[in-house]
Amino acid sequence: MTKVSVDTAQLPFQPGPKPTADTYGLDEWRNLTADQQPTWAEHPDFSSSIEELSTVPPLVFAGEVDTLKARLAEVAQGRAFFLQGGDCAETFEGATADKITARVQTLLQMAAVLTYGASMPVVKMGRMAGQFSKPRSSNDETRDGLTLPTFRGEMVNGFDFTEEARVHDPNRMVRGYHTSASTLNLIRAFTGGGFADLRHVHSWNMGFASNPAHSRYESMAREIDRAVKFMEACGADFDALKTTELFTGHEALLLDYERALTRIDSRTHRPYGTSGHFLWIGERTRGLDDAHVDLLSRLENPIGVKLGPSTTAEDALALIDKLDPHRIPGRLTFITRMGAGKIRENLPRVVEAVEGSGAKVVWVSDPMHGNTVSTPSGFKTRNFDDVVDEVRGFFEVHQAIGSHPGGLHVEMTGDDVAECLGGAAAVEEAHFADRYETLCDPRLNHMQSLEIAFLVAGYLARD
Ligand SMILES: O=C[C@H](O)[C@H](O)COP(=O)(O)O
Ligand SMILES: C=C(OP(=O)(O)O)C(=O)O
Ligand SMILES: [Mn+2]
Repeated sequence: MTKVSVDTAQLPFQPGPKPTADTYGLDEWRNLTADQQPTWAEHPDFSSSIEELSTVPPLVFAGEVDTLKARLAEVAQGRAFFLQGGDCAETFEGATADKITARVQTLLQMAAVLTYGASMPVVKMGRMAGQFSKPRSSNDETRDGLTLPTFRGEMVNGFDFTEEARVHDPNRMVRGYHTSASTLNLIRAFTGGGFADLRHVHSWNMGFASNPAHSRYESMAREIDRAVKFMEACGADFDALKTTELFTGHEALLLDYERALTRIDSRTHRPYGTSGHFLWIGERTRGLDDAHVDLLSRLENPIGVKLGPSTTAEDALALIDKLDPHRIPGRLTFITRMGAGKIRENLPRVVEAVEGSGAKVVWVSDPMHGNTVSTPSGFKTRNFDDVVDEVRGFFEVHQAIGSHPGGLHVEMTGDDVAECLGGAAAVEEAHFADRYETLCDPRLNHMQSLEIAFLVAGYLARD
């Protein structure tokens, strides 16, 4: 994240002795149910790993988090749009300059399309620099009669199907921290160093010219180019377009990691999670009286909660009471992932209740997680048409109620993988053999990501 412009004179500086973790109850979660946690407390390196993480520099800074809070307040009030995207599960090996560049480029391209379509600012966020742990449906995986612990993300264990790789190893948290730091370093360099210049948006798309969605992108890119030239001719200051803000967020699943990276800010004396700007609670760990909700309720960061198809209006209202008791616009983001077949039926009652309560939450559509299917040969995939249908349903529901369809959350990559079926380039199962790379859920590839950005830009233009 670049261009931090927080006026420190305006911050509620607290004189006097610095509060401690106890002041804020930052360890209360330890007395509560914590689902989906690694079994590594007895590992010989557990204490030293936690100690190290408790003293390393923060990955993100409290002032940046405050900037994000201000941006999400705008989204909550219908004046901006929120784009979140990245891998389902980041990998250590995948944290290369090329792959990070491709993902950031794709996100920025998507954001440019959405900004043009929505005629409003787009708050950009990578599911990056921290998305290394996964909740799973099952604790074990069996192959050819051998049963081993399931893969839970590289911050917990390895993907290889061996006993050794599948051990829950706390040293992996430390490696995850350092991998996040180098990823963030590159993101900061890109977004602050002219790479994000809107005037280059066109050339970023080279190499995909044969894709049907490409021609559609090219024509809008030309329109953006024309708009930029028009503004330039009018004397607009284009230095402002050379840099951009790109925030980071991930599922705050590993409570050991999140707690170790919580810091009390020296300016405000308030606790901030410093592993990422935005932290969310997954569908499987959002129990109201459970550990994840407790720890995140105590942090200053804006918080997300995934809402699956079984979410009731009462669930949503109770989450608001816990996570946004002061009803701060943008403090809470509800990321709905109900599935294309259920969203039109199940979302309205949740949105109506929340809007009626006076809370100003950010509504985001995750059209991925309610639409996962497995092929007969065992690949997890998603049909592009289902993904599009859920986004369309999300817009229909919000448009009918008069609430702001505030954002899109996608599992995507900048690479030309074949993991989700369909789209303009017609990805088929036959392509999986060579181009299926994800270690967890299937991602939209570069072209499918752009395609969805165009579709959403179209919905926003009509909104
Ligand atoms: O990313 C989300 C979850 O980790 C994933 O969907 C769980 O998948 P599973 O059902 O294969 O465990
Ligand atoms: C685990 C995830 O999602 P959900 O909690 O919605 O299932 C995810 O975002 O990868
Ligand atoms: Mn996922």
